[in-house]
Amino acid sequence: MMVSVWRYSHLVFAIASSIFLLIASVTGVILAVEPILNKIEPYSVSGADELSLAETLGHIHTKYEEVLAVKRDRNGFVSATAIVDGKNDEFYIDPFTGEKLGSLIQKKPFFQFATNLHRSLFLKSTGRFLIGFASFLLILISISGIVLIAKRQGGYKQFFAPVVRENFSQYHHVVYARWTLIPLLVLALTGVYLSLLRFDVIPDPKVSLQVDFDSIQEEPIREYTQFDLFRNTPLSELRELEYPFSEFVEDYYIIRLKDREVYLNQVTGEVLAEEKYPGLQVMSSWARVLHTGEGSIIWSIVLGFGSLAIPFLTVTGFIVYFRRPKTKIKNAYAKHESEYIVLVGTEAGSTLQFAQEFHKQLLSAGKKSHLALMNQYSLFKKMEHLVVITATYGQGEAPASGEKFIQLVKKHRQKQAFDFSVVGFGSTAYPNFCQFAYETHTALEASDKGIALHEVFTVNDQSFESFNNWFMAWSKKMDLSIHLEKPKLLGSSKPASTFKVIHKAELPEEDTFLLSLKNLNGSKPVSGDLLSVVPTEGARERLYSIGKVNTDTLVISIRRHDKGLCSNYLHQLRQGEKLTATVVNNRNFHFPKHAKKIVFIATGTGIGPFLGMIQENVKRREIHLYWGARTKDSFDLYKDYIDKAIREGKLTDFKTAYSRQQAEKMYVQNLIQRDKDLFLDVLKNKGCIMICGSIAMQKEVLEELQLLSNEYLGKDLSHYQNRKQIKMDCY
Ligand SMILES: Cc1cc2nc3c(=O)[nH]c(=O)nc-3n(C[C@H](O)[C@H](O)[C@H](O)COP(=O)(O)O)c2cc1C
Repeated sequence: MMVSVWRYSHLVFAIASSIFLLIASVTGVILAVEPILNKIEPYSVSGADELSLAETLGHIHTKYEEVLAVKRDRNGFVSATAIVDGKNDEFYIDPFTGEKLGSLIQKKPFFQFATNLHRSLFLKSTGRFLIGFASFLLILISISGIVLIAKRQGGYKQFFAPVVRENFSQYHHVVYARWTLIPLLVLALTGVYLSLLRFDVIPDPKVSLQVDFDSIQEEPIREYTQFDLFRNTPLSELRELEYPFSEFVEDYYIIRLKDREVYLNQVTGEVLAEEKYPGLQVMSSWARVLHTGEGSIIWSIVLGFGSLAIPFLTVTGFIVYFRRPKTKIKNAYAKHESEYIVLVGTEAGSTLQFAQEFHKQLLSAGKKSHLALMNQYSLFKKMEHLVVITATYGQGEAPASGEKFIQLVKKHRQKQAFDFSVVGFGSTAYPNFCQFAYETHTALEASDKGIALHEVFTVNDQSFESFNNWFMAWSKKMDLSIHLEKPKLLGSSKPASTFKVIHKAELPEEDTFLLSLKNLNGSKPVSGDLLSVVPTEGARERLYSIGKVNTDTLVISIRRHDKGLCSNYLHQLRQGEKLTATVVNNRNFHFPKHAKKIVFIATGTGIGPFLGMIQENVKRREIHLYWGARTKDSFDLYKDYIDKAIREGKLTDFKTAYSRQQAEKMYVQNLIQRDKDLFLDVLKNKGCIMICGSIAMQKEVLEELQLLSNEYLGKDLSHYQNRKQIKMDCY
């Protein structure tokens, strides 16, 4: 079923029940405290559960003139109802001595208030119904939530695999939902059960024992302590024992044990009647215990956290939903009259923003453009140019609005020839980067009339800059002179910081340079974060990976391009000059906190963030740095940093692959097979491999790692990627 249906249901159920669930959860947290407070009262006597009923009753009788009943509650506290100084009293006792330990715990008014609100909102039957119905919706929310998490994680097997973090609300919503799923489902199921019980939809059958009074024996007379049942039943089995009303033989002991009810002749000790509790009664009793946590501190705490999760999940869930870009599409031209068809595959809506901006620019250039979802692929009579912009979901699968696309391409054969471009939106944090875009491309290529304008173009992490690069190349091919504007939702909301240039090292023959910057104010970046630089007003931003080499100095490594506006702008900065730029958090590419062995793989300026990370290695963990460049000279720029790190024991070794140094070309990916033992060790033992540099290198490196992983570890590489053992930041 389509993800959007599950997501829509999840949302509708949550909206419908949110108020009631919030009340039930807040009161639920309070009520989870009550059984804990009760349980820690000092009325439990160690070892008492092993006493027999005969021993217990014997001890009680030595203390009180007349005993009417003895009970053992779920906390294991034993109480007696007895006549004391001529008055009827009920109190906790020590089963070893019969001694009074204290008065019965009275429900505090605060808990009584919370109980009434929790059960019925003070609205009697109407309130009970509303709360019961909200519990039912909570079951549906939990089920749809399970499906959504499985879809997001790429299958039920990956249910508990690490969650890729996109933003606070999305990440914590998924993580907490997974941890509190069991208590939430138990609370919801038992809540519905107890409501149905209350409204008599589920019957609550009681045992009804029949005594044959004609056959009651008066002999042989035995002391109650000699009764078999009393001698053979431990106190732990008892719920309640009622003494005979009078001394007449027709009155008998009523004993409620954990699993059955028994009537016992008070003179002979013979069992007069006995019956196990019906299944439904046992179930109802379990439902109460599971719902209230009574008698168990641990389960009460679990339920408390379950209840606490409801407000948290409600708030984060609504934030996730309402922050989603809207996906309504309006068109000025119908599909059969448009020469440009722009199809979008989106799930959360951000890809649509890009597609809309693109479509808008086509319209303003006077082109007949029609924008639609991929699932709306059909015959487009006048289509000459098709642009498909699509995200990827799950484990390289289609987003909700593109699920039917490939089938539709096979079904609707266009009559006229058309060219097509596929732009994939994805994230390198996921195992199958832009996989669905590649499948889309293949499907279109296989259709008779489609001619690919270029290979799939990929955009990582919704980078406007990358998208614009594609757009410029595409518009040039189309001979269109148009410009894109950055979609509003993607605007950088972080405040800019000021940096002072403290050093510039340069390798003119390689066109690379290393800028050392001092952060004068604003955000505190860590190595792996990105520095967004906008060289002149209105120009496109450029992102550079940050290496933080000491507390207030960071470096960025830059390749200068002849016509590169930003690289030339940065290049002309002199020592002491100031630069305004924004730090972008790149959480998925930070130095791993726990891995014992780490491998860094970089090409060219991709070494930048690693220069900082090796400085962070104060615990001297094992770090191997693989670096690829054209010639040995390229290394001069970074030599001091690397030598120092090796001297200080912060870098274990540094291995290079120079492509133009020797006759035979050498690339970093070639070193992987050679050093396979190290790579296998890192993957097997929860180490981490970090890759930074060109996308082409990333692809080659991943292929090599995939081979190793299949051949020696019997696992797909995605297994390690899902566990965040492979981190990438390539461009
Ligand atoms: C649950 C989930 C799974 C994803 N799986 C992949 C994936 O397998 N490959 C990939 O390249 N990107 C993946 N992504 C990243 C999205 O494709 C990317 O964030 C995209 O820009 C989202 O576009 P949308 O907002 O239009 O849906 C995934 C994102 C999410 C939330």
